[in-house]
Amino acid sequence: MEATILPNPKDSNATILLMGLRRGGKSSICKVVFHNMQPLDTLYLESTSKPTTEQFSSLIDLSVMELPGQLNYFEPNYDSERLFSSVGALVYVIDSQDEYLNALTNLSIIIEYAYKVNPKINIEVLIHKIDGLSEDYRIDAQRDIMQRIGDELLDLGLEGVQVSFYLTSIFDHSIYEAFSRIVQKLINELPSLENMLDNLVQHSSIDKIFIFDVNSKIYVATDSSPVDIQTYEVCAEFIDITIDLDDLYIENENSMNDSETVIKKQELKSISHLSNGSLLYLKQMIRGLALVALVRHDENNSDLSLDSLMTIIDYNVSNFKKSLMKMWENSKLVEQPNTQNSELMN
Ligand SMILES: Nc1nc2c(ncn2[C@@H]2O[C@H](COP(=O)(O)OP(=O)(O)OP(=O)(O)O)[C@@H](O)[C@H]2O)c(=O)[nH]1
Repeated sequence: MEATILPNPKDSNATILLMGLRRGGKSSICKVVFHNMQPLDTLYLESTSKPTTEQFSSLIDLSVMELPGQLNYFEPNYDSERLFSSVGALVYVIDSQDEYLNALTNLSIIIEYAYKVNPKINIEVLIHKIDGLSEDYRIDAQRDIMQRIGDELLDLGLEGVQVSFYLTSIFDHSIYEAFSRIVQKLINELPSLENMLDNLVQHSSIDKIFIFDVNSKIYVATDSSPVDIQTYEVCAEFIDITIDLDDLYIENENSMNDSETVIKKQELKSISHLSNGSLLYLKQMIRGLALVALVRHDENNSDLSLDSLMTIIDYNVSNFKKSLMKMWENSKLVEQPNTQNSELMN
């Protein structure tokens, strides 16, 4: 019998385990969030048979490990103890369009085990595929699931365990919102980062600001004002538009200079004027991150001209970027004392 086939997560809290019964939607979530797959194309995904891992970077290197629903992790040949003891979050996907009682029993068994080997683990439950449910039914399903999990944990003597619930679907931005909040809990520097963003908002006429992982559109931090999903959508889409335009520019430049195929990699920056007078502002940060802000500017009611406002924002944002670099260097020193010289910033 094979001793262990589970991947070995790095010994840090930066791994997120994605679990749930078969056909719950785990692979679809990974494909849509990390590989830009169109949600409808997930209809044809085959059932996953082996654990798979997605890597992405924020202030720390994070990975999401999907464990197929068809495996039983409590068989003796899986080294589940090592696996659970070294992850930061357990994300359990429940198919809300299906009969979910079996999933709840499975989840309680997993929580009991995970909590025993790793009491610091964050337990996150996605009540998934809510696009097929009416507004009323969503609330009822959420209440029912929360109640039943609460009862099961009480029976197991685990009433103190914190479980967070999110209503999600791959057909809208709810899955990005949920992953953003899950990832943020794993970033130790989050309070300082939020403070810095609040400062930036206050001093730059900014309404809302996000630090995005450009590839997945997960936001690893935002200022402390509430997140409005429409603002999130506009800011996330602005990243794609900016990158598309940037690629177009590089392609044109290449076709003009066929002999010189060296591409000057400049820091990405983009500004767009919206019809309501606001502005979208994007600037590349470090490690695949970008800052996107919604800036309010009313030429008639402001003492500042647009040019002066842009100068202030540019100055404040570049100071923010310097602090972000310092923060990342410090966090690297704490996390990986032996490798600080071998890593390169991109
Ligand atoms: N309506 C709806 N369908 C979804 C959603 N997410 C996933 N699905 C569908 O659910 C089905 C199963 O999805 P998978 O991603 O293969 O499920 P899985 O959990 O990875 O399954 P295993 O690999 O067997 O463990 C697919 O047909 C998806 O299109 C969602 O948010 N809404």
